[in-house]
Amino acid sequence: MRSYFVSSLLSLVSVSIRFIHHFPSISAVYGKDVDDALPPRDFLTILECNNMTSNGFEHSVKVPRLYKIVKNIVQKVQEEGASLKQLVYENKHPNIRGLYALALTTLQNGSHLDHLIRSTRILFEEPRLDPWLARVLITELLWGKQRLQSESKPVKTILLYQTKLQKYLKEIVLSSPSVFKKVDKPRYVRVNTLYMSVSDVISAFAEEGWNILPKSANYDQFIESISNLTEPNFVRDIHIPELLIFPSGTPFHDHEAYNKGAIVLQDKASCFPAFLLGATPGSVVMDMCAAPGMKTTHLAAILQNKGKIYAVERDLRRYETLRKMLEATKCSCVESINADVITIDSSKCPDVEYILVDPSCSGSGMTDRLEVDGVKQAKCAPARIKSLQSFQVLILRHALLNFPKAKRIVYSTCSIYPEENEQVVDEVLSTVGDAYRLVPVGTILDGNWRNFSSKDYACEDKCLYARSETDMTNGFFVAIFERNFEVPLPESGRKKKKIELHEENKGSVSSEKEKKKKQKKKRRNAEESESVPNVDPVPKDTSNASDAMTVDNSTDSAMYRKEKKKNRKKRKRTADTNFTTINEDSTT
Ligand SMILES: C[S@@+](CC[C@H](N)C(=O)[O-])C[C@H]1O[C@@H](n2cnc3c(N)ncnc32)[C@H](O)[C@@H]1O
Repeated sequence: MRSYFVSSLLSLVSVSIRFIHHFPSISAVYGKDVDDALPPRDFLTILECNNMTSNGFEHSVKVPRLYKIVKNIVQKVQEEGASLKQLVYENKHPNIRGLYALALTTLQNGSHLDHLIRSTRILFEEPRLDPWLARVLITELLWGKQRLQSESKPVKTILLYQTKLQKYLKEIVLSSPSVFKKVDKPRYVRVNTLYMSVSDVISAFAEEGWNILPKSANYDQFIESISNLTEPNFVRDIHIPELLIFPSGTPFHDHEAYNKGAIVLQDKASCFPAFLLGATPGSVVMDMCAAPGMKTTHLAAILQNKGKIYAVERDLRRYETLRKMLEATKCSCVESINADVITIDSSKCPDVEYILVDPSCSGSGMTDRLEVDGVKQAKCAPARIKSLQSFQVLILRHALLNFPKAKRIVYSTCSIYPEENEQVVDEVLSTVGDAYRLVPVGTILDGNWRNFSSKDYACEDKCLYARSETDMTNGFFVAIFERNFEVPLPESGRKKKKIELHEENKGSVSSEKEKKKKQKKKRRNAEESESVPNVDPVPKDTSNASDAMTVDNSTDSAMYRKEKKKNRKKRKRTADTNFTTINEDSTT
């Protein structure tokens, strides 16, 4: 009995450690909003008691550079409230991913580190040990690579405490296992069919010892099978043919297929927009909010590089990430454009048939962002949601009204807030009359789906929600608009609409009844909605249209600029959480 208990305990700890080990990579693209994290008070108290400074002392054998850099970053984030992503970027270290992952994990485990440092008394007993470096090294030892290789004094000191640290870590896991509990999503792997066929990739995995399970008969069976997935089994997704599903946390970051761009680590929900857009090889597509490029690259694969994709991204840094991703995944049919899509003169690309609108959103559906260090993140402020909603309405309406040959438009967010989803769809639908209709996503998925938009809205249950609890994905929303060419496109009337949004940010659903319903719903949602950090705030104004596109001073862009100016102060305070890493488990 006792040995059973001990072995269960050890496996619990090892599972937790394994899970945490993968945590940073899962969230690397749109990493958690740790920039606002408060300095751990207990830790600072320890520092004060010891009269310690973080300048450390000269060691004969140097501490590995990566650890030193991470130490400086973590210290700056905690002491000065600096932006983690900015510091990581500025460093220009060749292993930017490793740097980010270690810094993020150190910050995320702040309270556990406090506990470990207190329990082991390491800083009291080793007063010359730099406390910030200690945190980084302990993190690497317990949650990172789980080993430290260096003959430097600080590393050797931490290793002396390894057994104690592991003992106290077990205590943490036992006393609050919930801290380590998260939605146990499986590992989604999208095959880049520009590189290799799905069957070739499946065969390659089989050669590595993986075993593909038989196809499930229906969605319930499928969810059952992916919930219980264990090595060496994997499955092919029931909806997205190029998506493979592996046990949660399966490491792929060092896998050859991943490094050469043959597979992309992309959450299933984030694969829906490109899949549901329904573009075929030869189509002309516009991806209006493209970086880091998860959906653009998926679209290029669906098109098999035949046809054309305009991939528009306003933020220069994110645009550069997009470019790298396009290159790494061999997307040759994409013309990337660094511009504000609202300013794009649609007459320069009149043949666009399919449009993807995946705008900045609160990110409230991102399971990896729901908790940092076991603490629910602060609620996305209502003003922030309002501002996002205005922008989402603006950009979606721009897509619907300005591209005369567009036959299908997909709107998606990684948000679970109706304000960014049903309310946006309703608002835009109400201004396009019968020129567009919503395609019921349930029918496309052949009844094999559970979560849809709320019938309380004009869009009823025609749009898709992905929910982490039931679909084992990130939270996500997708609406499909289909053009009715028998009805002419209405005049955009953008000015009028935007003034409405600007003043009240209300939907323009005409009947009083619907308005009341919406308001009631809004109130309820404000009370109930999950707390989340702000994500994807204001991209920098780096409009720089490519040769193929020109900038026009439309009313929309004027309104947009006004809106931007109005919110500039607020936005300045918002940490830039748009960290992007190529090919990471994204989102959006
Ligand atoms: C949610 S992310 C898109 C994620 C992307 N679709 C993917 O799957 O990798 C939204 C992106 O839209 C960009 N963006 C926001 N406003 C824009 C605008 N007016 N024009 C072009 N891009 C914009 C943001 O900088 C951000 O990179």
